[in-house]
Formats: sequence, structure tokens, C-alpha cells
Amino acid sequence: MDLLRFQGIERQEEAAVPCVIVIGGGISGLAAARTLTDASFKVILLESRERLGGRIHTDFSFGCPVDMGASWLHGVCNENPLAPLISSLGLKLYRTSGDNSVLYDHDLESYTLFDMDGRKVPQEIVVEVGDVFKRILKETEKVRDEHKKDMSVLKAISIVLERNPELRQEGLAYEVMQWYICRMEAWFAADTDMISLKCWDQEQVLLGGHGLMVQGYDPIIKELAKDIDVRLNHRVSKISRGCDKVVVKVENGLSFIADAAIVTVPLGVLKANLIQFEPKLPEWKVAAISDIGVGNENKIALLFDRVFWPNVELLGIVARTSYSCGYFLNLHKATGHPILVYMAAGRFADDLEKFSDEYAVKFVMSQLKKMFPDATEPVQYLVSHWGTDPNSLGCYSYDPVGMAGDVYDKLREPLDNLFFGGEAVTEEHQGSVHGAYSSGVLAARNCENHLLERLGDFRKLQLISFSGDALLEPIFPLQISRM
Ligand SMILES: Cc1cc2nc3c(=O)[nH]c(=O)nc-3n(C[C@H](O)[C@H](O)[C@H](O)COP(=O)(O)OP(=O)(O)OC[C@H]3O[C@@H](n4cnc5c(N)ncnc54)[C@H](O)[C@@H]3O)c2cc1C
Repeated sequence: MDLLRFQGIERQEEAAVPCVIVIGGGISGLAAARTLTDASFKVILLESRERLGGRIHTDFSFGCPVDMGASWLHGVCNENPLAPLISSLGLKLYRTSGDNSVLYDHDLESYTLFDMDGRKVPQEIVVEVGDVFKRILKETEKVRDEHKKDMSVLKAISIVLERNPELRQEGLAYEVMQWYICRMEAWFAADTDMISLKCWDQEQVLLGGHGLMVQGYDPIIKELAKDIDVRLNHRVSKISRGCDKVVVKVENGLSFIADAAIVTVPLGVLKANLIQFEPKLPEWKVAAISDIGVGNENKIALLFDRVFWPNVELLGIVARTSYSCGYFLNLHKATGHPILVYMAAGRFADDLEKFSDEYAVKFVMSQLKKMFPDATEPVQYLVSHWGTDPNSLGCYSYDPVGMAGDVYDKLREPLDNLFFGGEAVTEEHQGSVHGAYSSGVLAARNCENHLLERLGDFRKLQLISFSGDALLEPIFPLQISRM
């Protein structure tokens, strides 16, 4: 196939330096583009939206930063691959939990929970049930060891409760238990009947607990994007490989040709076959795309004219099912602005997207008014739609029941000069900003090595590599606070 006959191709094949097309301008694509640009490659980044950042989206319409996508740094430590960037930009973190587990990105003492009638749940019950929940999860390890075949976390919990009646909860304590399940579902962005028992706790969580990015994630996106040749509103529709070149076709009719390409679009986009591959992706890659799960989480941010809620980090509402439980992040505590952010995950997040924004806000306000009957109406609101937005089609990946162990490797595996990045290709830190960042850097390094091998020694010498290793050393300590 003569790749140069494509209409509207921007000819770059004669350029002195190798060129790479990065597809997707989230943190993974930007990390890849940054790494290759710093290594003196020619890079073009194609992004479908009219903005960069992808599932990082800091909105400023309230007059202050509000993250409608990622907002926490999971693993507030210098080993976090983002630590050097965060430190060098002087960004502040507000630590919501020192606990490294995936279940407690908020310390227990920072919650205030209410029941559906607006009564405050005594803190002893919150703490006691939290301990019982931990014991139940510990017991599920035995169930896992006994069963060769995978099952859902929910099924394992029900087996544990059958065997250990003393762990069963009644009345208000039962509702608090549902709230813990709701929080677990929020971490995975999927309901517990979908989450794999074999895999749910296999993630390598970094040390240092969980910290909110007080100024939002936006400064990191801006920093990574500096001097990168970014083409916004360029939705890629087809990727063709052949003759040591990759041709990338965009919906607007333009095509781009390069020595290699890095795909960092969300897994949801790959699952929906919104990009055509030529030749077709091999069966094993298609299977990996289909096997890894994509969850959903949505945020409804509410700006008020004054604070009418207590000075805690998380306001929760307990109920008979985890689906009906809910919670608000109190941004006032971390940022000083009168903002509450309601967070919904799993099926509930999908269902919220079926309604208009006005209805969703009305529903959330009805929850808030159960806790605070005198709650005032918000002066402004923001509603996310990560599940139906064609640029994301979900919030992040999770391990569904029965998933094979090597699917992440397969998703990451390059196809000649086509490389794969994005949060979903990293088994260790899937679903996180730092995982997505590392996956972009890794895809870029693999791409760089591949191209250098192909180019031979003479061209190698022409490339001056500033491959970013210097950036990996934290220059300043992380600025962490808890007000
Ligand atoms: C609500 C929510 C809360 C979260 N909370 C946290 C958190 O607190 N902490 C944390 O660590 N992580 C969190 N995450 C996860 C984190 O945001 C993601 O793991 C990470 O941002 C993904 O980065 P990425 O570059 O892999 O993908 P993305 O950011 O999705 O980037 C992919 C890019 O590809 C673009 N694209 C899509 N289709 C095309 C196409 N056809 N052509 C060209 N471009 C295309 C998209 O527009 C997007 O910009 C959260 C995510 C969500 C949605």
C-alpha cells in the first residue's frame, strides 16, 4: 500500500528526525508526548476534544478550581511518579487519609453520616461497623483460597455472612455497612457484584495515603503540554500500519503519517470500536480490550453562597442498599470555598446520566436537604457525564469477575510501531492519574527504543536525548496540609 496517496496527508516521512503521532491528550498521551519531545523526536498530539486533560478536567467556572474528573493523588509519597512535577510546581496537597488501603481514602474520623430521616449516625457505630467490614473483607480471603473459580466480591461477602452470623448487621448498623460497600464501589467505579474477588485487592497501592490536589490537576496538564504540537478537535477515526509507517486518519478528513504512533484513548473508546484499525487488531488484543472492565463515576459540584454544613471532609447518607447510599465531599475543608461535590459510582452513576442536569441536581439537593433541611439552593452547579461522553465512555478500568491475569500486559503489548498507553494498560496502578502518567512514559520509552533500533547508529547520534530522567528526582518536598 502506498501510504503517501492518502488525501490531505501531512508529509513528515522525510523529516530528519523520527516522528511519532500521539493519540489522546490526557495525562498519558501528554506524558508520552513530553518524553519523546524531550528526547528530540518530532511529535504531534491529536486530541478529539477542544481541551487537553481528558479525564482530568479542572473547571474554573465557580471562580476556583474544581476537578470534575480525577482530584486525588493516590500515594502521597516521593515514590509517586508525579511527585517531581507536583513538587516543582509547588502544588499543595490536602491529605484526606494516611491509610494506604484502597478502601479508606478518607479517615473514619473525618466522616459525618446521616440516615434517610436526617438523624446523625453516632460515630461509635460508624467506627464499629467499619471494623466489622474490614473483618468481613479479611474473611473473603478464605473464600478466595477455597474457590478456584472467580466470583464477585458481593457473592464472597454473602458467603462470609452465612458462615459468620455474628458479623451480620441489623438496623442502622446494616445501613452503615451498605455505606461502606457504597464507598468500595466508588473506588472501583463498579458495583460489588461486578468486581472480581481474585483481583480486587491485588493493586499495588503507593504509600503516603490519599491527598486532594488543592489547586486541581490542571497545572500538571499545562506543564506537560508546554511546547507540544497539539491539534485539538482532531478525532482519530482510523489507524493504518504498514511499510514502517503509521497513517492516522482524523474525522475532519486530514491524515497524518509518522514512523510510529502511541494510542492513549480510553479503554471505553476502544471497546466501542470508535477507531478502525488496519490491519485489524489481533484476536488476543481484542480479547484484552473486551475483558478489562470500565466503570463509571460522576460528580455533581454545587457552589453555595454560604456554608451550612459541618466542618468535616465527607458527608454521607446511609440507606438499605449501597445503591441508595450517597456522599458529598466538602471542598470547603480543603480549599475554603463553599462547595460540595456529590459523587456517584457504578450503576447509580450510569442512571444519573439518563436524567437532565437539572433533575440530577434536584435529586442531589433532596439528599442534602434530608441532612440539612435549611440547605439553600446552589448558586451554580456542574454535572459530569463520563459514561456517555464519547471521548471517555466510562471513568476508569476495573477487574471484572473472571478476568484473566495477563490482560493488562496484552493491552499494553505493542503491534510493531503502534504502542499503547493509558490508565488501563497498567496493572499495578490502573484507574489512577499516576498510573496513566507512567503508562505514557513507558509507551514513549518503548517507542523510542524501537525507532532507534530501526534507525541505526548514525541517526542515533543525531538525537540528543534529554529523556526526562532528571525529572524523576523530586526537587522540593511535597506540600501537604490538613486543616
Ligand atoms: C470522575 C473521575 C474521578 C477520578 N478520580 C481519580 C482520582 O481522584 N485520582 C486518580 O488518580 N485518578 C482518578 N480518576 C482516574 C484518572 O482520571 C484517569 O485514570 C486518568 O486521568 C486517565 O488518563 P489517560 O490519559 O489514560 O486517559 P484520558 O484522560 O481519558 O485521555 C485520553 C484522551 O483521548 C481523547 N480521545 C478519545 N477518543 C479520541 C479519538 N478518537 N481521537 C483522539 N483523541 C481521543 C480523550 O478526549 C482524552 O483526552 C478519576 C476519573 C474520573 C472520570
